[in-house]
Parts: sequence; C-alpha cells; structure tokens
Amino acid sequence: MITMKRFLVLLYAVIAYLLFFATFLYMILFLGNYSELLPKTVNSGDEIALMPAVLINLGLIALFGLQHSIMARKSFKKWWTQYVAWPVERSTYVLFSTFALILLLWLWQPINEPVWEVNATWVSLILSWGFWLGWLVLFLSTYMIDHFRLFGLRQAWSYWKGEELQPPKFMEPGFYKYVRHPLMLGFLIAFWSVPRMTVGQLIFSAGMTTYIFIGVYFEEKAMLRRFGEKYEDYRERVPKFFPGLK
Ligand SMILES: C[S@@+](CC[C@H](N)C(=O)[O-])C[C@H]1O[C@@H](n2cnc3c(N)ncnc32)[C@H](O)[C@@H]1O
Repeated sequence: MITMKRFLVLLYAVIAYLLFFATFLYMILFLGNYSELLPKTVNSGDEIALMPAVLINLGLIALFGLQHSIMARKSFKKWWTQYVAWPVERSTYVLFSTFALILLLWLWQPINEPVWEVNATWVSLILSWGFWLGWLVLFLSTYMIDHFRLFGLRQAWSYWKGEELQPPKFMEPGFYKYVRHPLMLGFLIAFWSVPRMTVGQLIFSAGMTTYIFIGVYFEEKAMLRRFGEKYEDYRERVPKFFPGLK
C-alpha cells in the first residue's frame, strides 16, 4: 500500500514536470515566432480590436503573476499544506503554474503593429542569438541551484526512497557568484532580444519584466527571513541582475 502511494507520488511529480517542460518549450517557440512549427505564436493568428486585445493580454499576464506569487508565499504554503502533502506540494505548484501558462499562450491576442524592426543584419543576428542565449542562461541557472528541487522532482524522489527531505541551503554556485538572479536575467535577455518587436510582444515583454521585478522583491524578502545575515552579506557583495553593476 505504501509502495503504491510512493509510486503514485513519483508518477504525479514526473507528469507535472513533463507537462511543464513541454509547455515551456512551446512558450520559447511561441515567443521566437516559429509560426511554421506552431499553430499560434505571439504575433500570429486573427487580430481583434486593439483595446480588448490589450486588456485580455494584460489580464492573462496578471493572472499568471498572481498565481505564481500568491502560491509561493509562506502564508499560502502554510495554509494549503494542510490539504496538500509535502512530497507533492511543489509539483502541484508547478502544475498550477503550467495551467496559468497554457491559458496565457492559448488566449493570447496578437497585435501585429511593429514598434521596432532591426534592419542591420548584424544587429538582427545578435538579437536572434541573444534570444537563445537567454534561455541557455536560464536553463543552466536552474541546474546551478537545484533543477530537480525547483520542479518538485527531488521532493517526490525523497518520499519514494523514504528519506527525509533536507531543507534548502543557501548557495553561490556558478552564475550566482556574479549576480543574485541569473535565472531571471536569462528571462530578461530572452524577452528583450527581439529583432522585430510588435505591440503585442512588447506587452508580453514589459508585463513579464514588471512581474520579474515584483517576484524578485518578494523572493529576496523570503531569502532574508530564511538565511538572515548570510543573505544580507550576499546582497552587499553581489549585484541583482547585471554583473559589475552595483
Ligand atoms: C525560480 S528560482 C529563481 C532564483 C533566482 N531568483 C534567480 O533568478 O536565479 C526561485 C528559488 O530559488 C531559490 N534561490 C534563489 N537564490 C538562491 C541561492 N543563492 N541559493 C539557494 N537557493 C536560492 C529560492 O529559495 C527560490 O525558491
């Protein structure tokens, strides 16, 4: 019975992870405007009137931001872990984030009016590479802190093996020696490395950038609560997003 329960927990975590991973890959291609590969991208599809499109898009970003922030709060975690057991708590968070992302990608309204369009081939090339560099920085950063814990697999794996889950440790590996938020920096690079920026995509990039700043503010407050002086010292020494910029 216990083995069955452990197996189901692991299965749930793996399914949540795979669903998230597939949706995230879709999002990358969606933002890269790979319309030959996807049924819909950030700029493709039928356009509706400007105002409703802007409001729908802002609403979708706000919904994603609220889900992501509220469910990450300590008080929320305290409340819902009465109903959701610790081995599946993070996976359930990942699952809800995936649903919010699917909704955003599915209901996104294209607004194809260009804001900028880079004509110089070399600048366009740099921006196209920047887009992929951003995702690479993000992906590597997840491994530097703990990819499997971040996406709930470590928790389920510990439960499967009957081990106690160790509390997260403060670390300064790799990119984290140079900036406090390399993962978010990866997002910022990818969101803004756009050779042809439309009004629709600008709403996405600006909206998500705003959310990143808000999310990081709350994350730092939580890190200060958890790690105290250690994190305070880290904040003194290491810049937030840009290496060398205090
Ligand atoms: C989505 S990750 C983003 C991390 C960071 N904001 C970034 O952009 O690289 C959020 C998780 O990373 C953890 N985290 C952030 N910095 C960390 C560090 N230096 N050592 C260990 N864990 C960290 C936080 O506890 C949080 O659960």
